[in-house]
Amino acid sequence: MLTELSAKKRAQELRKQLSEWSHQYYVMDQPTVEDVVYDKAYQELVGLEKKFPKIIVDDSPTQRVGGQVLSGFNKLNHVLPMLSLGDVFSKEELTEFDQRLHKTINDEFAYNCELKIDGLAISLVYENGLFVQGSTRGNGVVGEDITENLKTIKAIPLRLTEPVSIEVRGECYMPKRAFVELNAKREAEGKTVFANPRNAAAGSLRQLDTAITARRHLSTFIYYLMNPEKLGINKQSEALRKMSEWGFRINTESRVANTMADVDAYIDEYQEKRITLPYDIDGIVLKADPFSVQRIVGNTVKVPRWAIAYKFPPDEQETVVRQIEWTV
Ligand SMILES: CC(C)(CNC(=O)c1ccc(Oc2ccccc2)cc1)c1ccc2c(N)nc(N)nc2n1
Repeated sequence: MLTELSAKKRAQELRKQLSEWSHQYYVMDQPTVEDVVYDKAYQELVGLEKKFPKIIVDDSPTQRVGGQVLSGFNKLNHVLPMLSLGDVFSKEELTEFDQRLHKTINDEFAYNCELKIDGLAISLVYENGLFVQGSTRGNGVVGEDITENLKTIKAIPLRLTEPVSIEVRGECYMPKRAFVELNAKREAEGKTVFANPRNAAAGSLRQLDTAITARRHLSTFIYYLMNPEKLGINKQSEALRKMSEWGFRINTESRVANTMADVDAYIDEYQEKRITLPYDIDGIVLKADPFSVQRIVGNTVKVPRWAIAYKFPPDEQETVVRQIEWTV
């Protein structure tokens, strides 16, 4: 006999199992179960919540697609501005950036090297471990509240592994394969096609119908933790590791470089690997790893002085085509 209490208990078990499978599949890229197994458990949960609506909780995976069509997006003020990055286009300019930092900072410090994903900057707010708000960068100070659309992205955890209250930022992007398949579908339907994965991701996040966003296979890489030192975290490389432990999808290609020679090697490695990555990158980002150095060097109104983007030459089109050739 199914009572509300036994339904509540069974729903909790199902949510825990579905969340673990979802984390493996969408955050760790390591599927552990067949889709049909996941779908069966998911449908059982949908059935229980339909029969006993009072057992529904905000972080149930069934709550990701609200299915509502929004009338628009509210504006919101970022607690701290979402900065951009200064960019350079040669290793000589990169050396100048490094030398400028060493004019202010006397002792040695490491850099954290990260890929620069070609997507949209987003900000995610969590209260006691629960996802409560998500927004676009906008002009860096005022963004748009796109919480309902971001909830549909399986790589964004609805509940963290610890009940922390934090704000994180990262890139929302559309993988190359999803981009090619979306354009093929749109072409077949006589619709306009997107010029590149970044535009496709932007168009998908601007959808007022969250069910459409849910079908666009968007993903994220998180790269920024607000006020890390208040959490006892002292380096960018540590912040990335901690955010991964909390359940965020962090790009695994980032690396600490102790010398500019190591930075050069990282750049050469990813200029090569670029066409084989399942997502578009438009360069790499160099960040002073210790937050103490970041704090001393500070930021301008628009960009940090302790980070720089090294941009690759744009060879987008052939990248997508060559990459597809590679996968066929
Ligand atoms: C470094 C930062 C600009 C994020 N940082 C911030 O947005 C930021 C925001 C307020 C900060 O502190 C302030 C406090 C008060 C006033 C102003 C700034 C510091 C950093 C950035 C931007 C884009 C990135 C990208 N595409 N890929 C990777 N891999 N990393 C990236 N990192």
